[in-house]
Amino acid sequence: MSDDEMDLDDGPVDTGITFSTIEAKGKRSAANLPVEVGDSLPWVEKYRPQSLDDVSGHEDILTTINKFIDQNKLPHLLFYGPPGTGKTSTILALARRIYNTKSEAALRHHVLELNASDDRGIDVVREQIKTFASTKQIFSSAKLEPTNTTSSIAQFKLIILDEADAMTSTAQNALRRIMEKYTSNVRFCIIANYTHKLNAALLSRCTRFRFSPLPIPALRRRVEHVIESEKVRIDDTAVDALLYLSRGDMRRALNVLQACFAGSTPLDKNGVALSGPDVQRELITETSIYDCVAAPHPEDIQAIMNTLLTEDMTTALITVNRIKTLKGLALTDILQAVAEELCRLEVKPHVRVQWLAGMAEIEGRVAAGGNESIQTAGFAGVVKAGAEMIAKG
Ligand SMILES: Nc1ncnc2c1ncn2[C@@H]1O[C@H](COP(=O)(O)OP(=O)(O)OP(=O)(O)O)[C@@H](O)[C@H]1O
Repeated sequence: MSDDEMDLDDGPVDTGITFSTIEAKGKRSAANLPVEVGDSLPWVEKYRPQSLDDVSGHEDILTTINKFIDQNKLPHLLFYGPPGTGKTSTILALARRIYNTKSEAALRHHVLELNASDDRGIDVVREQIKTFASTKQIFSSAKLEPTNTTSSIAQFKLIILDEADAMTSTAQNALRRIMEKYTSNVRFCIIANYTHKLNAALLSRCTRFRFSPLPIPALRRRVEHVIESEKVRIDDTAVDALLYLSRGDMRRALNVLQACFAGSTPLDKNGVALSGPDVQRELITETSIYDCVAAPHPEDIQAIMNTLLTEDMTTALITVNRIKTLKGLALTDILQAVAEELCRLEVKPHVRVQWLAGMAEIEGRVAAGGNESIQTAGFAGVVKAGAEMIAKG
């Protein structure tokens, strides 16, 4: 029997997917928590979007999803894209809209969330899905009251398979069979970072949505909302640096902001952070943001660029190594920042190619464990070679 033919009653198959219900993840929602609990939550959870309107960016995806609901259609969904872009938040907000409830307890009757990265077998998952999918939707006051705004797709149950790209191919094969078996009363939402790790048969059963890294304005909207709600003292250049360094990842933006906020809060004599409206916090500056993410400061990158483009190789190498040691920078961080700066320069295409191809090669060697100081010299050589091409015209 092929994997594809495997039935739900088959014996255990090792897969690497596991079960965690929305109950466990219910901690995510700050909305239903008492204030003091909500206050101790990480901001990424406290400010997790509760409705589709709270989701920043991804306008096209949200329009399509809203249309599905308006037309009472819900295909199996696949949300994929880099971390921290709102895949999980969007499906949870979608579930609240479909089932017309904000209560985690009510949602628990309709939504099962499975996380593939915890290590339990497909046999466990199969059992959980089987039990969950085979119980009928019953509308009661304890669960859902169908209202004018509750669409008929609320009759379907929703199973969210998070981090599905961590599933073995055996598990994925078993899963497509499960999806078919329960299509009459269950819709699946598969969430993954990379689609190339998902098998084609699984992909073809879902409508795919790619969650791209969030653009700066989308990040800004949410980050400014948090700054205002938490009364964070931060200057404008620091906000710009935060958004730039987050590289489209909202989770990263909020985590860095919260870390800087904690760093800006004075401590009492026992080393405990002071709290309350009267606490005078330090202003968060651009420097605090760069320090928090351990990214090279723009002035250091400028100094490295200047020396590489204008001074001789020996001087340039000494300067680069001095800045690296003084600021504790890794070559990979410097490579990324310098590559971005070099791309901003107006140079002939063959110079740009020389720089980018050379630096990509060095980045690969560093990732493969190449010697840091030899690769630093190689990096200096690549940039200087480009500078010489410019000088020759
Ligand atoms: N588009 C967004 N709008 C508003 N908040 C967002 C958005 N994307 C992410 N966030 C914030 O970042 C946190 C993490 O988001 P979420 O778990 O939805 O990301 P994800 O794309 O599923 O990431 P992963 O692939 O790592 O699971 C959320 O709790 C929320 O606070």
